[in-house]
Amino acid sequence: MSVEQTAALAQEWQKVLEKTVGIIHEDAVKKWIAPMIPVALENKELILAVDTIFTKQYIEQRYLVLLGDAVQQALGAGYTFKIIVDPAIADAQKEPSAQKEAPAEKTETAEAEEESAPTQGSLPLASEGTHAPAPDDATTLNSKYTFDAFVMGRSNQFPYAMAKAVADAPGLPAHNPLFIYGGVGLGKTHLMHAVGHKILADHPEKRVLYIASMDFTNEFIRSIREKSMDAFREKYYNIDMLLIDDIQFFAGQEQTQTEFFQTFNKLRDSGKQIILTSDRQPQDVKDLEDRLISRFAGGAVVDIQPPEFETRVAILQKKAQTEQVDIPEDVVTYIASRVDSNIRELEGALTRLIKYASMMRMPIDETTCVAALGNYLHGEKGRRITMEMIERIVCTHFKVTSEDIRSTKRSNDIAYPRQIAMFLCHELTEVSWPTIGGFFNRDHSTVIHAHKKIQNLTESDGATKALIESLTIQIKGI
Ligand SMILES: Nc1ncnc2c1ncn2[C@@H]1O[C@H](COP(=O)(O)OP(=O)(O)OP(=O)(O)O)[C@@H](O)[C@H]1O
Repeated sequence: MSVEQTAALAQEWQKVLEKTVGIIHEDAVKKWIAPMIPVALENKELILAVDTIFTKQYIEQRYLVLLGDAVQQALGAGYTFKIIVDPAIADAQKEPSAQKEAPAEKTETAEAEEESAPTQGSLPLASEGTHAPAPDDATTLNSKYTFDAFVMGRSNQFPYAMAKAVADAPGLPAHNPLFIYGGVGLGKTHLMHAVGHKILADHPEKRVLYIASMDFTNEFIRSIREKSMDAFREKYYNIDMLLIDDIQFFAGQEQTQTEFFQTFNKLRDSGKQIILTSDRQPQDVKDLEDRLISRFAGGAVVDIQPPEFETRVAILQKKAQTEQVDIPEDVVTYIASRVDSNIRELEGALTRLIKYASMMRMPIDETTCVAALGNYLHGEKGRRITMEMIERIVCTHFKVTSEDIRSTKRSNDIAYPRQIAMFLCHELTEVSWPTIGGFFNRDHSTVIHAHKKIQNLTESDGATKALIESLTIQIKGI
């Protein structure tokens, strides 16, 4: 790729990153999204490289829809992205400062750790936020994740009650550890932070530490490398409550598991509360030592289910209240009935609607909702816009027939609707130029020409721009 192409690609990627604001939490963007390296933009597909399969899976599991949304907002309808694993590219393009952090010389232990878990060997180093907390230091907790902000419903009633019980009486053997498991984006992290906040509110002198399991692993590896295991152990053995997130990522990390086993025993034996989260129950976590499984299952194990409709509505209302925005009931219902399995995405949909309405100066109603969330919701539901749908809406608008549009007629009253339909097919579907051409009985160069013409018109002619917007809303709302 030429220098100019690389710069252009970087610019496109920057646009996408800017669009993530308000859609994906900024910490997650910093840690997971921004470090990806854009390597190509081909056929409306942005290719992003990461260094490990683990990173790819993590991002795809959590941010597939939200990042897809940002890509479309930044680059246009129909754009998608794909993550590839290419350590060479990812390493070569890392910032010099990041490279300095990489181990100059690995100890045998660290090497063994990395070999035993190749997918996690080169994780980003533990973030600065994971330092040992001072007694009054709550910086490792997200200030928004409190019990007050948590909406309780049938799906999360039991984990909520258990979390409250732990917050009221930490360290009781019956709920130590508290193990919360469930699908992506259902509030596991939120609940564990809520316990931490409550403990700190009641006992400001307590040391509460939240850490993601992969950060624990990285910190452990770094301590071996820097021969600072004593400091590492002193930090973990002297806390009052350990909140450790996503422990499924300990899978296969033999030495980390051994170290964590010791930490776990030390804390639990001295009555210090431990809360763990995972995407599955202890016995289903792959490549986890039996002794850890039995320790993890030795307290209270609770699962958190996807929220039912009423809870989704209540979460949206609460979020709207926090943002101080009035959202009509039918709009809340519209979103809640379409995003049903992931609260992170539910919140993302609402944020996007609010941003869109404010940017376009439109009221927050169902029409705006369809325009703002059309693709997003279709993506969630797997519904696809087809060329037939587009043709039907365009024909209805111009009062022409499908036969007219596909015919050889070249008069403007037919050619213009045809060009509009071709433009929309390219913008709103994944279909290639030749296939669009075939649908309208034209070759691909005619479609490219039509697309360019309408594109230019949307920039110079307000009526065409308005028409495209209105047809897009109708098509997405089908
Ligand atoms: N019951 C709830 N009430 C209000 N907000 C919630 C609730 N459940 C989840 N959320 C919000 O949804 C988002 C995702 O929640 P969280 O990060 O806790 O999920 P998770 O289960 O830990 O996901 P992951 O598996 O990806 O780590 C957060 O912004 C959180 O505040």
